[in-house]
Amino acid sequence: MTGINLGFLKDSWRLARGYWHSEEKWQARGLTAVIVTLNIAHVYILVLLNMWTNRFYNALQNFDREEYVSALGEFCLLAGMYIIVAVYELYLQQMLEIRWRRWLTKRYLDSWLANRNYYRLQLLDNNTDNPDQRISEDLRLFTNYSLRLAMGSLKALVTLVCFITILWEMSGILTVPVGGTVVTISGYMVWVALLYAIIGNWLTHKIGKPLSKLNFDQQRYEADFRFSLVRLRENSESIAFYGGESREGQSFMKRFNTVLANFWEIMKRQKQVTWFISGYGQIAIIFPILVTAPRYFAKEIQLGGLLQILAAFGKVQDALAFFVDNYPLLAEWRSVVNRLHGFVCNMEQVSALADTGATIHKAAASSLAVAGLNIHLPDGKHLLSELTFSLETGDSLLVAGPSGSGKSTLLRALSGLWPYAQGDITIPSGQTILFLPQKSYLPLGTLREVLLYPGPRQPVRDEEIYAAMTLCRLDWLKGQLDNVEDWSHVLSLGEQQRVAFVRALIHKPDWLFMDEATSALDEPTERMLYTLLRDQLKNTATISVGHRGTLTGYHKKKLTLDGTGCWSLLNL
Ligand SMILES: Nc1ncnc2c1ncn2[C@@H]1O[C@H](COP(=O)(O)OP(=O)(O)OP(=O)(O)O)[C@@H](O)[C@H]1O
Repeated sequence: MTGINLGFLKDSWRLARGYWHSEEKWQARGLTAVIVTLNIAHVYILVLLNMWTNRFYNALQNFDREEYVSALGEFCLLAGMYIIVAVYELYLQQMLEIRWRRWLTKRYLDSWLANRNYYRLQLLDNNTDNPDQRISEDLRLFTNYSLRLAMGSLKALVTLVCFITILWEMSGILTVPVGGTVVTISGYMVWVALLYAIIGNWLTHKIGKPLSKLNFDQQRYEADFRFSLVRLRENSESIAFYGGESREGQSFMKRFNTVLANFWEIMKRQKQVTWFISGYGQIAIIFPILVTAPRYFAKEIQLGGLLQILAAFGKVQDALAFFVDNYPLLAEWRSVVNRLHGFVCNMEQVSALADTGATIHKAAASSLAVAGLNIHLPDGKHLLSELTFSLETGDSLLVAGPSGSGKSTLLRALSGLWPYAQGDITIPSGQTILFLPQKSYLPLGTLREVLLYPGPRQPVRDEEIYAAMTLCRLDWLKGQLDNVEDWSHVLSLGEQQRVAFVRALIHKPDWLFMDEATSALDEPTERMLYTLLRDQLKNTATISVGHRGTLTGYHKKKLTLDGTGCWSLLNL
């Protein structure tokens, strides 16, 4: 965990600056300028109110009714201005925050989805835990904390400059006898305030430092706990069949105990910080009175002057204590920046992986050709060496081999998903590929959206969908095209596999990759579906992965892998 050093500030700046240089830069800059102006106006009104304090209390002390009434009028004016500025300062800051967050979220989502980075991210052995949390939670916190801290420190700085000037002018000169001589200190209240704040800030930093790492860990532990709960929901049926409740319960509690243990540490550390901050705040109330009172009793200043000095001391303290007061926020902000920076670096790393893997050429050819394809695992172990074959339109290839021999990984490499591969794959340009996995992905939404996933290139008529459903023996679902359900829980595994075949019939891809796409079906249904593919999709070339011997009968070629890199290709 790095501290707030130059490197860290660079990282934060890198995360933040994009929006102010984006296509929305003029809106962003304009809004920022207005907020900064309101910020300064806010401080200016506080300065006027501070001067008003002097005038008002002197009028009271001098029993000057006319001055008193006039000061009241001035107060109404200042208070009115203060309210308007305070309302719009917050409103516009929130407007900037939400716009900035929208821009960042869109950008992060785009780069997460680009080049299938979301998939490659999980292949990397790294610390990108829960990208979903980075995008939903951390971006929200980042925009909120950054604006609060930036505008807060600007306000603190302007306040400091204004009120130090007032304090300097009002402090007078302190004479201290040292030995035989007398030392005079101008603006002594300023020095007192500075000394007080520097000691306070330094001590708070020392006490609160571990909070940053603790907060960082807390977010991660919370997300891990949440993720384990989501997994139960997603796999509820399997877990229920296994009767795995007690095992799941233990796993939940283990994760939750980590959340608790870390939270205890945060509480303990926060307690120490609060001890200090509260004591520091209380002393700050009485301390300036003690230091200024001698001048009041010596009649060097009036009641109004005394109160003005106290108020100015308070403001200088507030400004200098900005760091102290916002230490927890600063610590959390630092954790958020570190997490987001880690995420961005990992995204860059996986984006670089997008250029690795086998080279896929789109060429004006009629066949899919694989030449010298080598596939290995992230740890370097070879799965497949120098694979070479080609498939013509309407061809069908069965990929067989023992479990773990790399059949699915071959399909990943052919689809450009697997970065640990070398060789050349030529795909006829302008042709489409559809992938049918063993467990179909069924998005949330209507059955129509499920059947057409990931979305047709052209509108599809209902009759066409009905015809495909009939062919795949899903007639009973015809009346439910517009029903919204969690279809992955409603449909059986075999039905989900038939849904995937409906998609294939509707999309009519040029190339169809199937990874044990009929494993949950009985053999007659499997035969029916392969016959359908042959009859309905005459121009589609298929590559199927499967273990069943019956599959051999539906293919023209068979590629067998042995998992050590060797392979053989047979014409059936
Ligand atoms: N993301 C990954 N990281 C590391 N190893 C992986 C990864 N994905 C797959 N493997 C390994 O690659 C090897 C081949 O896996 P693959 O899924 O291609 O086998 P398969 O032949 O399709 O197996 P099965 O018939 O059981 O489905 C396996 O040993 C597997 O553990």
